Amino acid sequence: MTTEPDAPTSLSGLRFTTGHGTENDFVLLTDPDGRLALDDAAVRLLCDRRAGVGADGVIRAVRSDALPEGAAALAEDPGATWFMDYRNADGSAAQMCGNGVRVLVAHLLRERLVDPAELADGRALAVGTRSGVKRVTAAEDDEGRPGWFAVDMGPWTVPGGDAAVAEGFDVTVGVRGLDGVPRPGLSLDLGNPHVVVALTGREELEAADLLAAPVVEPAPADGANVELVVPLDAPAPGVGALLMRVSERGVGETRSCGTGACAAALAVRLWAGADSPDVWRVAVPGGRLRVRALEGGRVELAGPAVLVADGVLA
Ligand SMILES: N[C@@H](CCC[C@H](N)C(=O)O)C(=O)O
Repeated sequence: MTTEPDAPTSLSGLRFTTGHGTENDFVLLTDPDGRLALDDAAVRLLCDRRAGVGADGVIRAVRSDALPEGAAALAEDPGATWFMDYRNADGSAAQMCGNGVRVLVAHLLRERLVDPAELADGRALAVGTRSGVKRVTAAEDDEGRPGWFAVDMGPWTVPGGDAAVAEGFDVTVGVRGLDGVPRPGLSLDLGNPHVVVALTGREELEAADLLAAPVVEPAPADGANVELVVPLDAPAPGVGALLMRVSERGVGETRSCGTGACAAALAVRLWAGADSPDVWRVAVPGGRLRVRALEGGRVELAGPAVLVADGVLA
């Protein structure tokens, strides 16, 4: 690595892996003992697509007992021995990443840091995150082929409460490239903050210019990931479908967002009313995810996880 004035030189020699979930891509670092000093500048450099490795975010795999934040995960489930320290491309820490947790599990399996038996025969691997312990199981894709992972993402909420559910929205969202009229948006909390906006069709979805982050009013205190959605005809009885583009907090437009896909499906399901399906296929620019509303106000996300390359920082 060349030494730029503000570049972290301490990362020289660092081993990394790259991977993606529906093309939401990550640099994965294995740091079992939590020794790595991963400051914001280091994350920004790793994620830089020209000066660094290039990714939407960094995932540091740390043993939960080596991280102060891991204590809560171990208290919730002593089996959550690994913790996902997730950082957005701008260096900010995020509570959760739905695509990332699948890719992290694929990485831990390949590195033999977890036993495949922990995901066999319907068993779930517990992973600590800043928004609680997530349980990951082996899953099939929509055509019944093995190779996906399903994640119990835990509870979700509508921060605006019953009033927002009844209205169908609680904020407005200005999206560049549309007609200049702010659209209604519904805030959902998936452990991290989301705002979902329904557009009129594919034309509007393609016209939206996400090079500029959508403007949410009133502005959420901690920012928000914004999903633009277009509901589609049902592909099968009891199954819903939608198209989604996303502007991620701390990144910009990405080709997929797992927590965003959950938020999008749950919002469309709320808008559609009581008889709407529990299972949703969410098509994103980078592929397809499956979202299932679970009993007790929980939600499951299923999708692929791909490991791409291993490298060493120069
Ligand atoms: N892409 C992720 C979400 C990553 C965090 C997000 N940008 C935030 O700041 O909340 C996903 O797949 O869920």
